[in-house]
Amino acid sequence: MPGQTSAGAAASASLDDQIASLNALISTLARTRSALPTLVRTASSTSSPSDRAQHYRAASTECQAAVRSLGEQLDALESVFQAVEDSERRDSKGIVVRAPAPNRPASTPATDALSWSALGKALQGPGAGRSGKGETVEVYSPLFPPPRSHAEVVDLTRGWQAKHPRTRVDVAAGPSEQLHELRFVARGALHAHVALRWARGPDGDERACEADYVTCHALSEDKLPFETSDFAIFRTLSNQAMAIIDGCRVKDVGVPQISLRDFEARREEIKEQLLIAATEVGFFTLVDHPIPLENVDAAFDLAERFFSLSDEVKMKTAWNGKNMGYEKNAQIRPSTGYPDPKESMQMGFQETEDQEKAWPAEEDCPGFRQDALRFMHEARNLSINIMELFAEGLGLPKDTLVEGTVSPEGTDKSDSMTTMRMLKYHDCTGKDFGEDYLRAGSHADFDVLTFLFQREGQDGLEVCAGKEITTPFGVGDVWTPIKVERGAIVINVGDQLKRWSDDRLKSTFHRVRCPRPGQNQGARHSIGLFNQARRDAVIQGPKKLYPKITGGEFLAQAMKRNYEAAMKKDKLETYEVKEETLIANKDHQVSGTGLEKVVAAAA
Ligand SMILES: O=C(O)CCC(=O)C(=O)O
Ligand SMILES: [Fe+2]
Repeated sequence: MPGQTSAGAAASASLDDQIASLNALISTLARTRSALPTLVRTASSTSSPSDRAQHYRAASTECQAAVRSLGEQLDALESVFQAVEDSERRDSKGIVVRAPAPNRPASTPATDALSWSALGKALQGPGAGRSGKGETVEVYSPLFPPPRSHAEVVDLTRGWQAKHPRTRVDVAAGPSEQLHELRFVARGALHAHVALRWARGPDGDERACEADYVTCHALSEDKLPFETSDFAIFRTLSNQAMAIIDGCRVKDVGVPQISLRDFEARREEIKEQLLIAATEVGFFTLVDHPIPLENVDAAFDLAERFFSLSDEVKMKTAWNGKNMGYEKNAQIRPSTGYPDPKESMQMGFQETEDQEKAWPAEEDCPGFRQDALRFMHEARNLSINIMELFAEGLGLPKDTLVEGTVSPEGTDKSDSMTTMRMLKYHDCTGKDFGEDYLRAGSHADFDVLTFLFQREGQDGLEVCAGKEITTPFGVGDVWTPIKVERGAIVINVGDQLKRWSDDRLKSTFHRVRCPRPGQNQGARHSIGLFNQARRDAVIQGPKKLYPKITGGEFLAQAMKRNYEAAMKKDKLETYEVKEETLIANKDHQVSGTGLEKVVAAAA
């Protein structure tokens, strides 16, 4: 690439001097302006002729000096213009290229790897979704309602054409009824191609809209070296292309998938991926983890075995107000005001009287306690690895989150608040729930890190990812479904880790939707490990953004907030809780993830 001219370089170097001389010029002009009226006043004054002559001489000397220096400085200005002119050059295409401003950090020299298409890819930002072909792509939700008719397509393209006059919009017919595609070509010496695709789901809902590609290429791409002007135009076009994409997406980056393959060797890489996922989305899935599939299947079998017991037997270990035990149709989310249609069994790591009473009797569910504990420890061991990476990534001592959540062996672990929860959402077959009925109302978890196991074919989990929640409980926001993938564990950051990270990591709202017509109406099973801060662990981020708070205090505050939100109707501006629901639920307490009905006398 041709270099900058030497005159241009000299001009850049002396730019400060030139600015100084311009400033001097301005002050001379000001002095001259004030000297002239003095001169005129002197000439017309009524004092004696000799005084008048003396004043006149003094004023005129000053005025002439000012005018002379004005002339010199105007001459000097010529060199400023010359320098500006020298700082430009024309490349072989006759296009004027400006020299870089002084003091600007040197740009990275172009290498072979920096091809147009590589630049195009770089412009797409960190890829976060996966295409059908397994490639990483960014996934967007359309901000505009995807057009449903030809007339709507015409309106949409006209609108964009008006907003981006240099952009040609080609509408390509989708490969199928469901898949639609818009292609843009930003015209210039280079072309920037952008293709947006979106699909409509089988039940008519609009699915992810993805920017398929953003590429910019010259008309003669094979001719190297590229001219500086090519890069300038490239940048303009790419910005324009990105503006189009930004204009039609909600910042929904999808839910990243992170592989734990070769964990030790890839520790640093995985740490970085975790940090990015937790910072941008708050949700991610883990694959290639050490928990064998058959162990997950066995845990689900165990849960099914437990849930198939009679209610009478299950209620022997009813929920005890401390996140242990069984409950059914009892947890009320403030966002919905009705109990989640589900049953659940919660199990803690404590070796206390409370937990002892919350384990089903051996004769009622043989092997349950032993098998559940094995799986709980297996899941927690994995969570320990992940929590260590998060602590390191956040600049906290490596053990901070692990020591903050795991009670020491050899104690009764009575300060442990971590819980594993087996969930079973009721079978919906033959029941007509309204369009927006939820199996789990929208909420953010209170804990540090949640590990959620799901079963294939039992979808429904949705996250409000990549977008700030705009209402206190995320009602009315845009939701991204997380399709269950066999072997993938869904992990999300909870409010405690958000605080421990000084708000660097996101605690993202999520919910479980009821199946829509045509979807699996059967029960949905899930198992979550909710890593919570120990009762006496002190939560504080490296920057001390918030005052210290213990795990116990944190939970009490969160419960109070949830309870008040659900119980005081006047605070519920964004969602409705019917009066009769409030009355019917006045005997409910708040649990780790919402409200629970007080079903047992246990405190
Ligand atoms: O069951 C699920 O998929 C999600 C459960 C959940 O978010 C919770 O219990 O906090
Ligand atoms: Fe949750």
